Amino acid sequence: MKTAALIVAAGQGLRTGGSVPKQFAWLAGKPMLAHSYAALASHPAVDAVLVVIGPGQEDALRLALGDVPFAIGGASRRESVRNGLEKLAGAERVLIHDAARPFLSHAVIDALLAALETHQGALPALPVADTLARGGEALGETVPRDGLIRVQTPQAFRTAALRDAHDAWPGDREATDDAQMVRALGHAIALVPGDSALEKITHPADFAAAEARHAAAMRVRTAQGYDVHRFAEGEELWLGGVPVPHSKGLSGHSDADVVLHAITDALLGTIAAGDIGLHFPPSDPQWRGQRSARFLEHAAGLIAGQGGIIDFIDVTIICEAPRIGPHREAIRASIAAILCISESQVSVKATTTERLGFTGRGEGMAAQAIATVRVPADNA
Ligand SMILES: Nc1ccn([C@@H]2O[C@H](COP(=O)(O)OP(=O)(O)OP(=O)(O)O)[C@@H](O)[C@H]2O)c(=O)n1
Ligand SMILES: C[C@](O)(CO)[C@H](O)COP(=O)(O)O
Repeated sequence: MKTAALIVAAGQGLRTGGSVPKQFAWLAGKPMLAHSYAALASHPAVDAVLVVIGPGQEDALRLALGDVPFAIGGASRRESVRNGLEKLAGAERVLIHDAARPFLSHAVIDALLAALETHQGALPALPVADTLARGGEALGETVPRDGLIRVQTPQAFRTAALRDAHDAWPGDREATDDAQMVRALGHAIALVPGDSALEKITHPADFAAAEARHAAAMRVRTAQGYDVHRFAEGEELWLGGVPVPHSKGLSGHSDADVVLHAITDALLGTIAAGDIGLHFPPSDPQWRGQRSARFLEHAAGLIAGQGGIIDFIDVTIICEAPRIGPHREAIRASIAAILCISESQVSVKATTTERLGFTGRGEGMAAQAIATVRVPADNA
């Protein structure tokens, strides 16, 4: 069943303040929006992710995520969801998520999609721990909290039910989320366990608190990867996802992109997930001629799925020829785009071996990579 995700990021972040709307402000190593985008885009059941931004936010989106599909939102969250839905085609299930809730795990997405087997809608909810009361200048009446919950996103729906709910909702009334609109049509909405990591960034202090909570909950992991491929006549040369003109290419089961293979192994190493051969066995014909970007996306997806963050990639390409300098920036940009990180988080270096050894004799190329990531302490 086709599943789409829609991230609403068209707000102005007025309550948070700041020089840019909060979804584009940096949090835990990257623009806030990039966290939930990575978690959704890497989930194996999510086929497409659409970001809804405000008018004039196109450049900010490109800086945060590169060229990704987007829609232009409206004056309220409800209108932004509606505009996004108009651009979604062919998905039977849809996840609606606030960009303002950056730390989304695959476990929450799994629970929501499972609940859609029996319900038209599902959402993550947390119990209320504080006493609730009406406020003002002085304490007002205390409100019974029994049976109250705190509603989070993503909220998952059968797309047809959500479209019906938006069509039926009166245009002169606001709804603070989508589930109440689907419920208003008479559908029961399933509740799955919420996650304290999903707290919404709303007020100025939430930024520092989220940064501190996140830092305290994360551990730095560093791992290295190394790969070698043989030169062969008649092959294309792919380095870092970029075709590089050369008299020979590298041979291998896939496209033999030695750079992406080394980075893939380094990333898998950071979560002790084995190596590239374990995930994509050379004996399996389905990987023949495969683009190596697919392998790297898979490794990055495993890290994002654990709630991890890629901080930095440093790769060294070892060969006598071709010269890497003219292609360095294209390779950096390509690696950054595949990993949904910024180019400033990718370093590409090259060296020869002074004509010594197999690289010196031009028989093949090697690459070594070091990846630095942060993973939640409970996974570390
Ligand atoms: N017209 C709007 C308003 C909100 N949102 C999105 O809805 C989510 C939840 O909204 P909120 O936290 O209220 O964000 P803002 O509207 O930006 O905040 P504020 O009310 O402080 O301006 C955010 O990801 C926000 O970008 C949206 O897409 N379109
Ligand atoms: C959708 C939501 O995040 C669920 O809790 C919340 O209602 C958004 O409210 P906001 O006023 O737009 O921040």
